[in-house]
Amino acid sequence: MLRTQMHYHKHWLIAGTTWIYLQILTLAMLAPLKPFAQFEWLDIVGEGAAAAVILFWSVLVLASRPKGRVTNLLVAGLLAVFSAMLQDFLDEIFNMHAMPFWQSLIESACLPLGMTLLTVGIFYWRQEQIVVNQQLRKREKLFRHHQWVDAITSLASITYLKEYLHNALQHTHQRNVPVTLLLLDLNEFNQVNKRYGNSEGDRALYAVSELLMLNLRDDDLICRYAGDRFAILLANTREHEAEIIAIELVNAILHFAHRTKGGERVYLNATAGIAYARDTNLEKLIDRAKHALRIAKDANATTYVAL
Ligand SMILES: Nc1nc2c(ncn2[C@@H]2O[C@H](COP(=O)(O)OP(=O)(O)OP(=O)(O)O)[C@@H](O)[C@H]2O)c(=O)[nH]1
Repeated sequence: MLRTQMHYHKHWLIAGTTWIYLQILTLAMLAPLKPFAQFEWLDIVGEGAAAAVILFWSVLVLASRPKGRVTNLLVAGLLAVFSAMLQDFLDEIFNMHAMPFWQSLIESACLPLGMTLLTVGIFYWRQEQIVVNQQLRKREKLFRHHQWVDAITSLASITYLKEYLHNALQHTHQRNVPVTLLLLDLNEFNQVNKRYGNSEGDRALYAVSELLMLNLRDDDLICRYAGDRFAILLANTREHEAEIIAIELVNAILHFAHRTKGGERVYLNATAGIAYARDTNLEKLIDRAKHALRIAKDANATTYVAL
């Protein structure tokens, strides 16, 4: 489990190990060992354990986080705190009086430096978490019913959409809350499969689903309808607003380039069909959205709103 993100952090592993090695080596070369009788065992165990725990935290951070500013700040901070602790620990074993000035500087400067780096890192971590939480909220409803998650895109499947839509339509009817269904279909997606293979096609579908998710509001629900077709349930939205959202989504796909494993850029485009829920009939609503999509495709238009 500790290996999960480790391969992204080889530079940190090399730098950290070298730094620790240099500190111990310098001490071993310059400072004499204390006589065994002067060893304070309680301090040695306490300070050694504290240093080991901090080092373990650094490994945990590296194992669970991707590359980036927050990870760098947290690991640099933890390593600085670890260095101060290590010096404290080595202090118990080696006679430090003979040590050069910079060695004692490590001991006194590393702790405040490490604390500062950790504080800045945790600050940015919090900001990052706010964004992540926003994304998770969009998927939360879905994860509660994980049997309805589509394996390729991690979006809801059509079964979930129907279940959800059924409830949403009852609310529409009872409380007059407008609901609009948007079907968005990628154009000539078969060309992607043909040119780059099916697994690259799968990756492109996943990338598009992430892109759509990012461009939707918290209360909207996106599902993989089938193949290269996505269904989006726009909460509290009437036709006109839905059409603006549809154009934005199509434009987002148009300006997006999926990068293949081979490094090539794949450009995609899409068409949208929109249907506003007039009553509680689920199948009729889906059929009208499909019909609108067909009309838009045939007319080479970006979107079409069902009458
Ligand atoms: N890689 C991948 N491809 C899929 C998946 N599901 C469907 N497809 C492909 O999506 C393509 C959909 O074909 P069509 O419905 O003709 O759509 P299209 O090629 O986008 O053409 P138009 O919609 O008419 O522009 C087919 O080539 C399917 O093989 C999938 O899960 N993974």
